[in-house]
Amino acid sequence: MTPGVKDGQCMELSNNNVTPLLPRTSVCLEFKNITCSIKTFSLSKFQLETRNILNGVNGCFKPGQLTAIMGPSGAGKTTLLNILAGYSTKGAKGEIIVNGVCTCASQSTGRGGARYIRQHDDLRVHLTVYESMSLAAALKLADFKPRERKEKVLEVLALLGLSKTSRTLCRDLSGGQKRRLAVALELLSDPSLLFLDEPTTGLDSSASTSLIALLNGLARGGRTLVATIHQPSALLFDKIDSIYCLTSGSTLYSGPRVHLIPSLDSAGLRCPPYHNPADFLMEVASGEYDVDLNKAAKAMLQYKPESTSREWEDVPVISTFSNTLSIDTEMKDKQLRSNKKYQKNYSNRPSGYLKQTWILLYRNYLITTRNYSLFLYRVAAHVVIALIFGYLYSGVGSEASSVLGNYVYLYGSMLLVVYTGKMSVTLSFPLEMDILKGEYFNRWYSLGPYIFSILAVELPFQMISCVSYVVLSYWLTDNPLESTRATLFLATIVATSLCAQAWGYFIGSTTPTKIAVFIGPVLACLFSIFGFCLSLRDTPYSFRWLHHISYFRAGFHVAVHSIYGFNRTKMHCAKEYCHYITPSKFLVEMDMATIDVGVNMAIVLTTTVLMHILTCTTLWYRLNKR
Ligand SMILES: Nc1ncnc2c1ncn2[C@@H]1O[C@H](COP(=O)(O)OP(=O)(O)OP(=O)(O)O)[C@@H](O)[C@H]1O
Repeated sequence: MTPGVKDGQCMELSNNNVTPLLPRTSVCLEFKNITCSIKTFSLSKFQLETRNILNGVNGCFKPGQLTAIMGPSGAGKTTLLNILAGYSTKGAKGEIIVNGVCTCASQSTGRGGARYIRQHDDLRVHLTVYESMSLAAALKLADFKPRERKEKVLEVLALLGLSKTSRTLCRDLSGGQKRRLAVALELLSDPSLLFLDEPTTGLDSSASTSLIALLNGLARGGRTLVATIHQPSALLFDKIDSIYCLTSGSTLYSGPRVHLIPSLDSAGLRCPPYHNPADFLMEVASGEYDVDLNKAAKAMLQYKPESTSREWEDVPVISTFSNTLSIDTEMKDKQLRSNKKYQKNYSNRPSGYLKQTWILLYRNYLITTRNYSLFLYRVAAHVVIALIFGYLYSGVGSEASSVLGNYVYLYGSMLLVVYTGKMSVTLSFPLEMDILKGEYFNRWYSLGPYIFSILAVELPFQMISCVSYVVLSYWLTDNPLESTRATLFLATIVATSLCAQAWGYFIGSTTPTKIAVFIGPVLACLFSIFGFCLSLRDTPYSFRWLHHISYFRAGFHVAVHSIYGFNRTKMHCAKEYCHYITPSKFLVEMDMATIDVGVNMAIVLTTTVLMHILTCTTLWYRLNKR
């Protein structure tokens, strides 16, 4: 019985009963009856509809081969690739057998140590090629000594023809170089199974051909390479060993490239002379010929080649640049693999939590120093607003006739730090999510060290911004300079801002940018009305819970209390009558006289911790249950 299959049903396999893949350099991936259906809501019919994307496809990808998944747009290529890699398995059913070990298609784990290179280049654009490689190597190859890691990085860069660009920032690389770097980053851990989603999209024909030639050379080293490819040129098509062609979620052709034309022939589909076979296949799959594609697929399945030799191995070597590149890559790769140091890779393991944290912190430090203008703009924005507020509300903090003006300054300050804290991460985190998904799936690091390294950079940024705003505006508005009041006010502003930032992370990690853009401000606005213009006694009972849990209200009340509470003596009155000459009177009228500073600070801090825990949990779920 196939392991993992019980009574004909594929069962979930836990990590414990999955046999380790042996040998590591050879992975045979077989899939049976893969289906994928997605439920979508139809507005016109006002009901849930099930849409079948894959209709029970079968196939086998062998080691030593580069297989291209082809088919017209919308045929289901990316969906199949995602399911096979275990990258995204929503709605998937069927069996995936890796070296004889069966797993359910719905299981979202990297199959057979598979690495997945997505269509968009998930590179850290502010790092150089060498930095990206050496940091990835430090994360992935814990067993290597620094000198060995450096050698490995240089060797892989040379293998992929990137040595000359090692000092170039990733953002300055050409499209082809970016794709090659994405492959190089994953090659560091020498995966036996590599999936690539449309690696040639956006590249010109020469760059596409040299990339595919390179992948072909890597496959020859014993790896199983699977890539979705849209419409390959004849030269590029020549570099592919196997073709897997989909049409409307069903298999049209699966087999060696060299058998494609005779197979099509056997189904009555004759490729015109001098016509690119890839173009012909795409024309057939797109339904441009008046044939029943189901019948054609069945006829092609029954095609038996005259020779049973593995013809893909006998492709004649024509002296073209891409062929030379393919052979060159294959030779270099063989040399690399026969190298003793390289073989140590087979025992490679990712670095430990502490080391991961340290490396990720260093990576963030590098990125921040390259992108320091962002930090400067952020601090500058706070300083400019402090100057404007300081000018508009000049001297209101010490004057009894301007208590309401100062009240508005305090509210405005709170609003500013809440918005800047929240929106800066709400909008940037969805972009970060994309890279995180790729790196996490390819097992570069664990979630804990990643979150810690992000917060360790982002928290001080927001704190510095808040402090620069408070110090300047507080002084300009002439609020009391007693150390207890000033410190409590500063601490409250910083804590509330960090709480808003925690909310920002939660919203950014759970919602797409388009929704996050308005959810963030709407929530900030909702929480801000409680306690400022709406006192608890005026709040309807059904909304009072919002008053109590509002971190904005809690922070704001402590901020006001720090200025007017703690038995502040009578204030100076420049007019004949000042209603709020006694600060405690103001607190009574604002319904803030009896607030507990400790409890309110605890609300702010607890909300911060809770939101970070929620963010981590949501992220973990999103990254592991794809
Ligand atoms: N989450 C989803 N919800 C609804 N429909 C989906 C979803 N994912 C994919 N589809 C649909 O499934 C079909 C196959 O999508 P897929 O991205 O796999 O196609 P493809 O062959 O890779 O296309 P292309 O070459 O244009 O990238 C498409 O019609 C797409 O609209």
